[in-house]
Amino acid sequence: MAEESYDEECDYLFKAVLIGDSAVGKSNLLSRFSRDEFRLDSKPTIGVDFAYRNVRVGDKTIKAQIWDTAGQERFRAITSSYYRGALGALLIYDITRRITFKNIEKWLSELRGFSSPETVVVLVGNKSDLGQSREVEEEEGKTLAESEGLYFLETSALENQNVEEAFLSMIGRIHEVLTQKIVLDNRLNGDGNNESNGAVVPPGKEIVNIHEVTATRPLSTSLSNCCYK
Ligand SMILES: Nc1nc2c(ncn2[C@@H]2O[C@H](COP(=O)(O)OP(=O)(O)OP(=O)(O)O)[C@@H](O)[C@H]2O)c(=O)[nH]1
Repeated sequence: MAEESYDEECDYLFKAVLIGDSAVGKSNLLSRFSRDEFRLDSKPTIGVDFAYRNVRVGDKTIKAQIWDTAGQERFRAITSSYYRGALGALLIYDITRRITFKNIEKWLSELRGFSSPETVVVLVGNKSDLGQSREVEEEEGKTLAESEGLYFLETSALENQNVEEAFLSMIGRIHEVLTQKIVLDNRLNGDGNNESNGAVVPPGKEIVNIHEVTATRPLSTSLSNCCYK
């Protein structure tokens, strides 16, 4: 990778990872976010894949580099380098398969073992379009997220529900951690009505409203366009 390269297209490059059991929808969430594509017949990921999308937070441009790997142990090769440098993670289960929710604790413990304590983690219950086959209630996801200090959303990669919200909220939070700017976000863990989401904004801190967090397409595939600060 062109680790030293720099251009004026972006102010920051963020790495984030997707984790969770096989077939929970990691690859489709990523293709929905990066290219607005979905595949019903997608094959299990072998090794590691990644995609980019440029995101605006306030007046800054962030190149979000999202890594996707196999949920199946036998297709995973490089655990420690997969997590290295990750500032955020989407921890994904399938609301129609309870086992994938039970395994969240295992994924979280692996993530915490390899990443920094500041890593922003969003718990995602995917396939919300399959409500009739639901095995995990939304409330259970919320409760787990609260007890582990995570953000939480249910998504559908198929119907494109909450996919932008999940990725953009994670990226907005990463920006907040790095810059100490407060990102006001009433879409995660909140009732959506409270503009400030109860956030206590310390004096002197700059505020970026979540509505200023927007992403642009098309997907940038050129590694030489990466920038590091
Ligand atoms: N109904 C529905 N199906 C989905 C959704 N997201 C993914 N799928 C389907 O679930 C299956 C697995 O999706 P993938 O995106 O390949 O899952 P993965 O987590 O990347 O799987 P691994 O690469 O094996 O780790 C595919 O058949 C997808 O079409 C969703 O939101 N709703």
